[in-house]
Amino acid sequence: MIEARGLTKAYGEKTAVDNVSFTVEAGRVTGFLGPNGAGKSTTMRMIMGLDAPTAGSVTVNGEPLAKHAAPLREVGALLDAKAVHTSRTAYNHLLAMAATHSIPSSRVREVIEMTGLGSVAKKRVKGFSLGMGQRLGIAAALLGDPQTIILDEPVNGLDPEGVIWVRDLLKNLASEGRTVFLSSHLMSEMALTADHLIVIGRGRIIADAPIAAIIKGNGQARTRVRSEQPERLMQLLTGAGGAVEIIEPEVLEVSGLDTRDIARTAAENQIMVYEMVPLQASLEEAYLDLTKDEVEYQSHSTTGTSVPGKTGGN
Ligand SMILES: Nc1ncnc2c1ncn2[C@@H]1O[C@H](COP(=O)(O)OP(=O)(O)OP(=O)(O)O)[C@@H](O)[C@H]1O
Repeated sequence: MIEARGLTKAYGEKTAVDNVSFTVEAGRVTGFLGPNGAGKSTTMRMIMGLDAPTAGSVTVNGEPLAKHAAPLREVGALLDAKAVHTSRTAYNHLLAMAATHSIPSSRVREVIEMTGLGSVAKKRVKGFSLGMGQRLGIAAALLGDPQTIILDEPVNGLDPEGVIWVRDLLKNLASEGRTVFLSSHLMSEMALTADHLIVIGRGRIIADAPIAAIIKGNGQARTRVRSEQPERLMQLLTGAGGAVEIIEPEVLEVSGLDTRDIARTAAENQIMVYEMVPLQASLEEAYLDLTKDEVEYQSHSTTGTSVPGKTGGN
């Protein structure tokens, strides 16, 4: 379990992490989301004892990480896969790390097999691709068989098979009762991997809830409606307070009205509807909704519609 209480980090004038408190529970995958510059990496570095808090504290299983006798056995972290520039082979790199914690070489071979690095274990890390470097970083994180795993952008650079492997690995680690905390900007992947989310914006926590609750509470639910009279139905539903878009011939997407309202409006006006499908907002939509005021580095769309599903008069 990771517990942050009043955790704060200032760099001169800039408060990168501003009085945040949260708990990352064991037994589930917790995702850590936020726009660029929100304070994710700074928070993770403070958890790992790589940066000292300006105020507040963060503990791992009840103690600051530095107080644990064998930190590698307590927490495994992948914070910056690119940080490994070594002329050692992958095997020797892991072996050197293992030696600092009296971890046997059999465990080194085990994590090499687990991470699919068997065929390149005797190659120099310097020549590794981004994906191989990422796998090596994950192997290093798992070396001490830690109770807590912290990964910053673990699927960055991995091919689709690698992405699925990381997803399954993290879910398995959580199901064994471990604490898994990961950041990623890939919303679709986060939606498939995490059980719980902590969202940070401009150094402050803006959401801390199960992923389903975050999707339900943010982003707009819509209904896809098929009808033979789409224009007429659009007019009526707009009049009833809905936001309506015709997305293909005979297909409308409606937000702001529930399926009962839509059915009633159609029936009262004798318009045949032959399909109604409630569509849940995606995590990406929910996330964009949640963080729309928190983005430090705002980009501007040149097409006029930047957020999928946000058109139609919301
Ligand atoms: N060593 C440092 N010195 C000064 N400012 C820093 C330092 N490290 C981070 N910052 C600033 O603190 C803020 C938070 O940065 P951080 O890297 O934690 O964000 P992040 O959420 O991890 O962003 P990203 O998604 O882009 O990786 C940013 O404004 C960043 O510029």
